[in-house]
Amino acid sequence: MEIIENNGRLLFAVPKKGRLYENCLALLEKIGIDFKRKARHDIALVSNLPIALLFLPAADIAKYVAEGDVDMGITGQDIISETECQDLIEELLPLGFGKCKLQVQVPSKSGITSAEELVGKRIVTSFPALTQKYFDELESKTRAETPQEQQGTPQQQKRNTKVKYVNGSVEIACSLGLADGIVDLVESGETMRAAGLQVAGTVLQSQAVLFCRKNKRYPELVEKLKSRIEGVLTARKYVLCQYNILRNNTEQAIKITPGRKAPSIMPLDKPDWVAINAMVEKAVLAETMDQLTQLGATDILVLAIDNCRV
Ligand SMILES: Nc1ncnc2c1ncn2[C@@H]1O[C@H](COP(=O)(O)OP(=O)(O)OP(=O)(O)O)[C@@H](O)[C@H]1O
Ligand SMILES: O=P(O)(O)OC[C@H]1O[C@H](OP(=O)(O)OP(=O)(O)O)[C@H](O)[C@@H]1O
Repeated sequence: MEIIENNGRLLFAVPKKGRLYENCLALLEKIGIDFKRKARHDIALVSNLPIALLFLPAADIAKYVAEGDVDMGITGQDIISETECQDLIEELLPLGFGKCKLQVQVPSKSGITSAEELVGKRIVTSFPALTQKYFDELESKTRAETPQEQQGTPQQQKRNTKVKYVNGSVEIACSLGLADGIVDLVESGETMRAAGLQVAGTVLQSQAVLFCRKNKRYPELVEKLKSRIEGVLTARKYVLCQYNILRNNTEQAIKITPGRKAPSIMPLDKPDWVAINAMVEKAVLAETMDQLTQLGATDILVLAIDNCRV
């Protein structure tokens, strides 16, 4: 086996496949990380920074970082919670992709509408720790709400929801008769509906995050990567809006396009007019342009931001 010399390099783990993979590769390219990954190699040395990239299963990345084997990584918040390692890691940035919910699902024909009805029953999941915790809490809650005289003996009170782990294809567990409900990730809901399931409760919401171990080995490099990624995320969220407006309307125009810090205002070669440049959130761009037009702005241009540093 070839041993790769990683000494003095920050170890940065990203998912080797699956839902987060493409987005992670796009992000690495945008932040200017140069590497060549040889076919079937799960480690790649970065040529322009002292970093080694590790391509690992998304589900293992939180554990590697928490245990100090790897310096930083990208994975889902769901995996960090499932690994129960929040005390050992530092979440640096939510990344805006890999958004999904971990939800309790039951057969649509079961007549069950809430997770409480599954307490004491059989649940199949790839998230056993979170599922067990969720049902333990439900069990304590339902017990606390039951009048003392109806609670029965301590033995009767313990209903012990049975949580079973499977690695994938969780959604078929109910139709195979292995489970009364499942706990699985839902984004569009297509997988759930195709399996004849419906939502009965939400365990958590998740998205991909950049995170590092608490005792950082290379704090400056971690900060550099965080700042580069932050710039890329900001560039994706904003556009640059440029327009001309009568000088007398500047104050109102600034209210419409305040920018991130402040807009830049430049004189035009027409004394009554100024040009204004401001970053505008894509989500409110159409509304902002309507308001500028109403105020009498002209030559409103919208420019994409390829990258930036905030
Ligand atoms: N449908 C989805 N939409 C958005 N994000 C998701 C979705 N499914 C999973 N994720 C996120 O991606 C992470 C990795 O899930 P994924 O299913 O890609 O795992 P994998 O087992 O490594 O890949 P594969 O399914 O190819 O075996 C999840 O923990 C979650 O944070
Ligand atoms: O709500 P949806 O948009 O349908 O997405 C949800 C599905 O996506 C994930 O699985 P994935 O397709 O990644 O494959 P897996 O089951 O092999 O993990 C997850 O485990 C769900 O099954």
